[in-house]
Amino acid sequence: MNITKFEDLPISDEIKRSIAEIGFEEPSPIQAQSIPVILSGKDVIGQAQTGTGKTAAFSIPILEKVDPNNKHLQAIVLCPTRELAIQVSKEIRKLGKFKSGIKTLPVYGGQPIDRQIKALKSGVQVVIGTPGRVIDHINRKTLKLDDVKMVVLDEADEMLDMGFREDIELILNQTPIERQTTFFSATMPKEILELTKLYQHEPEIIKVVRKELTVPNIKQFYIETRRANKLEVLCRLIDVYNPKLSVVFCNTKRGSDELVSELQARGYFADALHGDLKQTQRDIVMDKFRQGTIDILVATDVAARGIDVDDVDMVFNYDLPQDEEYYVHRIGRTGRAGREGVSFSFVYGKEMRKMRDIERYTKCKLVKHSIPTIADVEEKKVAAFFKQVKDTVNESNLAKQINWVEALCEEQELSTLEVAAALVKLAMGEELKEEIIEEPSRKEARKSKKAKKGSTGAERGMVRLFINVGRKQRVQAKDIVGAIAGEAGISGKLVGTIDIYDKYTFVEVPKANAKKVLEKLKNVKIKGNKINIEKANKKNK
Ligand SMILES: Nc1ncnc2c1ncn2[C@@H]1O[C@H](COP(=O)(O)OP(=O)(O)OP(=O)(O)O)[C@@H](O)[C@H]1O
Ligand SMILES: [Mg+2]
Repeated sequence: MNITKFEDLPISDEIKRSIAEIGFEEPSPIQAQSIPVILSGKDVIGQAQTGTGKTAAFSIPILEKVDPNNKHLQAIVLCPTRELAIQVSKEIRKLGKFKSGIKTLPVYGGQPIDRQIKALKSGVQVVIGTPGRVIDHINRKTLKLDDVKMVVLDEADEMLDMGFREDIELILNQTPIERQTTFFSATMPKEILELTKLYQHEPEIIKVVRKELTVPNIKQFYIETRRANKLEVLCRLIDVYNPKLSVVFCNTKRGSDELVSELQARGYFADALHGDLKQTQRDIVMDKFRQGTIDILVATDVAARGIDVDDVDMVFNYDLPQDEEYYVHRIGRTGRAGREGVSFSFVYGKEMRKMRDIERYTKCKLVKHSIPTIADVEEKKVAAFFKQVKDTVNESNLAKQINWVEALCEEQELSTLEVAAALVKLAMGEELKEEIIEEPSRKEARKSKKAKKGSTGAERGMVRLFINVGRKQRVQAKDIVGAIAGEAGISGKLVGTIDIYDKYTFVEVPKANAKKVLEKLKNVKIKGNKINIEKANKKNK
């Protein structure tokens, strides 16, 4: 049977009432398919595209299964980021509005633990948290897991990835063995699916993705532009398309801070979200973005997964993401719940290859988009300004101003057209910059590669090692280089950091002793913790 109505789902009247109040008309496919299965008690792996309602798909069964008369913790939802924990917790509260006696609480790092402990003591049945803080509470015995019957891993593939795995294992191992475990994400790489067997009992795989991993209502474009021109290109796109809200993804925290400064200097309402900000600051930025006080959110991948903000109609990959999965999640911040969205990815030279990998992974083609010309931008700006002029003419009394203009024309022997043109110039500011953006040609790219011959790592006889330092460690580049030099007796030259949750970094070492170095590096510990190092390959490069 193909369920298309909430009425047909085995859910309580209280939930139906809240769904009606929220305004969901019919269940999304992932909801229609997974709610009955989860309610039946089975473990589930749910994969559905971004923005298709996975949150309610696991939240409704949680609310139905929690016993309001038992004041102990009964369900845990684990999320990779604090913002997501807050958001999921809000959604569960909304859905549970008419279910009396069920208390939920988000617990995440960066928020005073005392406040959380106090709230937990009052009897919370559903906790939505980031793994680190959940473990913290388990260790303090402020979270007791004896009555836990459901554990949900939202963004499961991310949670089971190296950086989070130990934490997740620790939590799962402490919950009752007969618990029900459900995993949700828009992406489920094969390696992860194998891992799920360790934590689930005969899971039912519910996969509602179509051929493509991304939703069809996101128009995906790429723009070839060299690094130096990215800022100008971004501004032009924003000026021409005028998105209501947009998210711009950068690969580094520093990069996002720098971009925010540049955008603010140009008069845009932009702010940054990344892992180096204090939690209060992160909360302020998210609130401002949700309210539209800022309309451009410049973020690292901390905002890539799960975040649901209405009216995000554009996503920019200012830097192309390192992982193909992240591309799917990043662009998925737009085009949610059936809305339209557009994404632009900036690529240049060698990155074209990475883009092709993304296309292969998502089974989607990115369409080339040209850089808007100054004329395009001017046309938009002039049209917007003239609309304001027209509205003013129609809506206000201009008698006094007409007299002034008449007098001016007479005294100075000017035509009204000349006066009007001068006023337009004054009002719109100086003419727009004449900076010329050249599109990089392939020939040019080849030429520059030739000129640089001998300067790439490979040509200097170096190889790159990929280091996964684990999410929890606040590791700086110098710690890694120090530890490597100490252990392996080589001078590791750090070639760059990519800070997806501070997890990944690369180090370049001489090819001749790469094998030996890799062997030795198995013993390396940073701040007492083991790290994972391997030769960079296509996936992690
Ligand atoms: N049945 C429904 N009808 C209409 N809108 C819905 C329905 N279910 C959920 N939504 C809305 O769709 C939006 C996206 O939902 P949600 O955040 O759960 O997506 P998701 O599948 O978890 O996406 P992601 O992979 O990005 O985490 C939310 O704003 C949510 O309120
Ligand atoms: Mg989600």
